[in-house]
Amino acid sequence: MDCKVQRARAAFRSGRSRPLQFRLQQLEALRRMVQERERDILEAIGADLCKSEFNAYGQEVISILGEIDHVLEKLPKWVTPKPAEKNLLTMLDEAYIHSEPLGVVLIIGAWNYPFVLTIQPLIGAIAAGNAVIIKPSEVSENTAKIVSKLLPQYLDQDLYVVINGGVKETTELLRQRFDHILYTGNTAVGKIVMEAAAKHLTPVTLELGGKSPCYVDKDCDLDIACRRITWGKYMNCGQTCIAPDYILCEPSLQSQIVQKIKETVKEFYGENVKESPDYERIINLHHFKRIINLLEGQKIAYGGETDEATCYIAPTVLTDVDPEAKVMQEEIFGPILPIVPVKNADEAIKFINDHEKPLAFYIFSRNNKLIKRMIDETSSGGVTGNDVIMHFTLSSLPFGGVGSSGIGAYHGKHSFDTFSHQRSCLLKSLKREGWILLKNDPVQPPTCRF
Ligand SMILES: NC(=O)c1ccc[n+]([C@@H]2O[C@H](COP(=O)([O-])OP(=O)(O)OC[C@H]3O[C@@H](n4cnc5c(N)ncnc54)[C@H](O)[C@@H]3O)[C@@H](O)[C@H]2O)c1
Ligand SMILES: CCCCCCCC=O
Repeated sequence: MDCKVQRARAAFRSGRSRPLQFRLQQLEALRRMVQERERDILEAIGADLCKSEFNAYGQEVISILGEIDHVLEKLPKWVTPKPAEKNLLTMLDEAYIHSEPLGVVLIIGAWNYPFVLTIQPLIGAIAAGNAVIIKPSEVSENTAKIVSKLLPQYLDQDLYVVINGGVKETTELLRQRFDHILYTGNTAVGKIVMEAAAKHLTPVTLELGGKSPCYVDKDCDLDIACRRITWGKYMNCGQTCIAPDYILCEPSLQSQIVQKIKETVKEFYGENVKESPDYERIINLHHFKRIINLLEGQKIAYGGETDEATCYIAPTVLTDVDPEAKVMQEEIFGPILPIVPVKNADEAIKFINDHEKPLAFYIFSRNNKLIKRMIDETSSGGVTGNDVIMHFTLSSLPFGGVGSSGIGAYHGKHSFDTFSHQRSCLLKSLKREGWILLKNDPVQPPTCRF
């Protein structure tokens, strides 16, 4: 492991990852890999998460191809040094900001979107000119295997190295010195990563989770709201970091929401959800049991069926949920949707602010002023108004958390910035040295030079 990191560092020091042409060529090769080996990639994701090819393509592959195209188009502009404003003392000089690569960066991926959460940061790290160690999640072992098989066939083998393994290997890896670490996963491990990074003063980007609230205003298009919430909540069987974790709404809306979600589930997955090729499974028995445990003592308004043998949990809605209930104490990361009644938007704002800052916040309302007020009076990693998840898909928006939902952000230019050092460069002119001589008098000693 030590020698793999050293190999990547030696390759970085050779300087070959820096030229723009090299970065573009590696990104083109990565795009070719995704296109030529699409079938293998979709198969691996499908095997890990019981996901249809259609869903794997739509949820993981499209965004990677879009991100690569976006970066290929914009990178020449991003790498161009940016002139900086000057003052009276530097009028004749050249001042600019140069984005330089950090060195060897470590990317630790998570299992729930195992391809996109590993490859999307890699795109940014390559674009910024770094060497990269990639550690996919061992939980999604098929995707980990295919990533470690394919990347060396398409990319520079010394600069971009995949290391597979579990806690033991990651712990060992974290003893090494990196120039940046981007970790995606749960908050507890995020703290371990940050502690290990601190020993080397390594900067971190932590893409963590949390309970993302969804406020449904009484003045909203309830049909659209419930359709979109159903899509975002039950996609990937609820195992999405920015899935709406719970709904806040006025008590009287609850029964309508349950009814409309029920109808939409039927529309999306058919009469028998368990038989639908579009409905995934919980990743393993550990998570299955953890989620089932959250249902204890709850009023199940819809769903609730489970099958331990296949880790199946039906799309489920809970009503009149007590904020103190177990299901409200941790991120659900499964297909259970609690509705917590609140009197109005102000109570919803207070509820959100009384809890840890979430990764995402969703507001459904016809009243844009209310949406903007709720954005102003709360905090979260990102927000989508009148939809869920969609802010993730825009390369122009930084994707990341705040407070306990994360540190830093990536996607598009934000990835490039995350994996770059903004170097201040001032190139002084050799002219006008006479200014010093003017000051060479008894009152102002010559050492006083600007
Ligand atoms: N913000 C985001 O972009 C994002 C995306 C996906 C998931 N998440 C969050 O991640 C969580 C689910 O992921 P997970 O944590 O179950 O994923 P996971 O189990 O795949 O762990 C993530 C990574 O951490 C490593 N790891 C695990 N234990 C470790 C340890 N003790 N020391 C060092 N490394 C260790 C794993 O090898 C893996 O590569 C949820 O909270 C979810 O919200 C966040
Ligand atoms: C188009 C859906 C992509 C969702 C990716 C979410 C990443 C976090 O779990």
